Amino acid sequence: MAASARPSVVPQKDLESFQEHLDKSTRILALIGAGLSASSGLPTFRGAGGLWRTHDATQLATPEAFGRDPGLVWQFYSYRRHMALKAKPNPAHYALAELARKKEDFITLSQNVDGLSPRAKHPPDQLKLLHGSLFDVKCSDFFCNYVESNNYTDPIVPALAIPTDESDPTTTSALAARELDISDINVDLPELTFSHLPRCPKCKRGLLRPGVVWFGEQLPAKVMRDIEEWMVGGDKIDLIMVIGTSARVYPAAGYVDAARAKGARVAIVNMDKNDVPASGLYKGDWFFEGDAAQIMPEILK
Ligand SMILES: CC(C)NC(=O)[C@H](Cc1c[nH]c2ccccc12)NC(=O)[C@H](CCCC/N=C(/NCCC(=O)O)S[C@H]1O[C@H](COP(=O)(O)OP(=O)(O)OC[C@H]2O[C@@H](n3cnc4c(N)ncnc43)[C@H](O)[C@@H]2O)[C@@H](O)[C@H]1O)NC(=O)OCc1ccccc1
Repeated sequence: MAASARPSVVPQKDLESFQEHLDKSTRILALIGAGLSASSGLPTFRGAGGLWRTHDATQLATPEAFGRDPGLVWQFYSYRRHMALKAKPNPAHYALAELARKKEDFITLSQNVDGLSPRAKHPPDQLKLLHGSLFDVKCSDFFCNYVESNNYTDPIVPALAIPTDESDPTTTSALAARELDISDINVDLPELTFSHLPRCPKCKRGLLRPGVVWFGEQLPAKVMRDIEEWMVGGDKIDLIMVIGTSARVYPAAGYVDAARAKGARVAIVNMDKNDVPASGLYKGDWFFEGDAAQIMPEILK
């Protein structure tokens, strides 16, 4: 059904007042979360109760978990790399990239590590990856500063290959064998030891780890500096869009209040009205309830 014929997913009145404000806005922020990539088929953090197999995803995303069981943590991240590589950016990713080309003083603060905004050709200097990327790796050894960007090797080492269902009689060849969903607890995961895991090519000592920001770790200093310069770079901020995020992780969630303190009006786009803290902080000027992949192209039209 042609876009124009598709029934509007947002109340007309809200759409008009929002677009009127957007048109006259110059300094704009967007804070995006996992909900933006949900329509691309990627599970959110809080989806499935926030669990990966039996593990709390936020617990796996810690240096402690990697210290305890690097094999399990690498299976978690290799699975997410695999899923993200299979996924495609959706219309919300493209709509934000388009707005960035139209409004030079618009920056997007992304909590997502899935690489979909970059793949939607979002202008890189207007996209701040707060929590790193699944496709960057770095040495986990404290004394080694090895970092490698854009490593799309999948699996990154053979031992992390997604197991397939050889026993499925319908499979004609190994190639066609159905991939097993290792986020499902009923699928056995091989025990991996140090020797199975990616080693740092520089110090040859440390294990490589995903180039993401784990809980308890500082956000990338350059990214924080760039954002700070942008925030103080103008006397006011006109608008912040809070898209597909539960806004519970800091310092990322703190940018909504910071923007509001600089006069920004707040537009929230979320599938679930009750999942964004209803505190005054987030009492949005606009709340567009639904799928970001449908709403963003419409409200940014
Ligand atoms: C849990 C929380 C309370 N804890 C924190 O915030 C902690 C601690 C903390 C710091 N300051 C605080 C202040 C108060 C309280 C706690 C703290 N913060 C940290 O540890 C940060 C680091 C935080 C970053 C952690 N890394 C991630 N990701 C990378 C890894 C990885 O991805 O594996 S966070 C990760 O979780 C968060 C998940 O949130 P969302 O993306 O919003 O996803 P969620 O599933 O929750 O929600 C999805 C939403 O979408 C909606 N939705 C679903 N489908 C759709 C749809 N189709 N359309 C629209 N919407 C949709 C849903 O309704 C829902 O609302 C994201 O930020 C994501 O990046 N580091 C640090 O503070 O360092 C300090 C420091 C200082 C000095 C020296 C050393 C250290």
